[in-house]
Parts: sequence; C-alpha cells; structure tokens
Amino acid sequence: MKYLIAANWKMHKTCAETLDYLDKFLPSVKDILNVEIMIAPPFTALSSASIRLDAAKKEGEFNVKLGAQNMYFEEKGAFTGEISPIMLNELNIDYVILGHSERRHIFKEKDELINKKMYSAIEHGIRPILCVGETIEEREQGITLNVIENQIRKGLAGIEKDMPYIDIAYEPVWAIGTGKTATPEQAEEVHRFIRSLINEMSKGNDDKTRILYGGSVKPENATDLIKQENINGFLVGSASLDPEKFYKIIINSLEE
Ligand SMILES: O=C[C@H](O)COP(=O)(O)O
Repeated sequence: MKYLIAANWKMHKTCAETLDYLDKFLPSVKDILNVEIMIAPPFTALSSASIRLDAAKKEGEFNVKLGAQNMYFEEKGAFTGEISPIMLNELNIDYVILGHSERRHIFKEKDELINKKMYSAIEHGIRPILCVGETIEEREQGITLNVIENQIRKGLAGIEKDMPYIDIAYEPVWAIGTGKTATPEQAEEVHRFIRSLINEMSKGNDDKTRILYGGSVKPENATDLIKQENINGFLVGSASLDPEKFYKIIINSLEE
C-alpha cells in the first residue's frame, strides 16, 4: 500500500499564493514516487493549481494529486454556495475531504449528509477521505471508540463494498490546530480499531484503504507517528501551509 501524505490548507491561500507555493514545492518532490502526495487548496485556487500540476506532469512522472476540501452531493441545482462533483471532475480533482471536524462542528454537518456526499464522490470517481474523530469531552468520558465506530458505520453505510476507493482520516478534535498531538500510542490504538472495523465491514476488502492521522502533525513528530503499524499517512493542516515544512514531513515519513 502506498502511503498518502495530504495537505489540507483550509481557508488559506489565494490563487497567487497557491502558485507561488507550487513553484517552491513541486521541484522538491519531483523524484518522490514511493508515497502519494495530495494538496487540497481552497476551491478558488483549484483551477490554477490543476493547470500548474498538468504542466508539471507533462515534464515527467509526478506523484502530486489535487483534492477538494468539501463537496455537495447533487450534480447541479439551486444550492447556493455549493460545489458539485461534476465541477470537481472538470478540474481533474482526485480526492475530496469529507466530514472534516470543522464541517461537523462549525457547519453542523451530520453523518447522514456526509454519507450522501461519500456516495456521490464514489459515483463520480473522486476518492473520498472520510474524517472521524472524538472531542476532548468524549475522550474523557471514555467513549472514543464508540464515537469513531458510529461515525464510520454511518459515514460508510451502503458503500462498504466500495472500501477500495475510500480512505479514512482519524483526527482527534482536541489535536486539531492546538499543537497537542495524540501520542503515537494513542493514535495507534484508534487506528488499530478502525482497521479491524473496516476489515469486518468490507469482508476483508480493505487493503487499499489508507488510515491517515491528522492533528498537529509536524516534521518533529511525523517519524514516530508513521512508525505505528496502522498509520498509513497524514492529513496535515497548519504545517502544510509552509512548503518547506510540508516537504520535511514527507521526507521524515519516508525514513521508516
Ligand atoms: O485536516 C487537517 C487537520 O484538521 C489537522 O490540522 P492541524 O495540522 O492544523 O492540526
């Protein structure tokens, strides 16, 4: 399984800043082919980034993919402010991040809506990354694994057979943007649980599904996290905004 190191820029970077980033970042990862790299800029920068990546790919083999940070499940219609899968298809978007904790908590997205988006992404050939994670209160109540199981069962309801086209990101809400990373052991405990759950749900058809860790990943903690047996990559927020830091996370993940 090729690991995936993904950058979620959230609401950061204009088109000009995106192109400037790619100018610095792409040459540094040109020869890295044994890990998949994905960048999810804001919607407004996807088109420019897509053109820039196409140009890079014409110059040789390249392992950088583009992702969207969200998507609506309908193809078109009166859904003010939303972006559809066919709009993403037009830009050759490979991945879409769904159910991110900021979508769940700030924008009140529920598992049922996330499940419809998962269906739609798969139907349109866009590989979804389903994000799950517990709050600090849930961890303190000792219900972390119940919360994760519930989010995964509801998010994947009806699409268990499509497991080979899905990745999952475990992002403890208390570790996102706080500087508090889960320890490698804390992360591994949940990743091991997710692996056995999706293995059971897909009847053993989960060997193409990467389980990413997200939450204050930085160059300093990437090596110890990736050493864990069931951590198959990262979803990186703040540290991915700096091309050099993101490059170091990739390099440090490759050492193991
Ligand atoms: O999608 C990324 C996660 O929310 C992690 O963000 P962070 O690396 O800034 O903690």
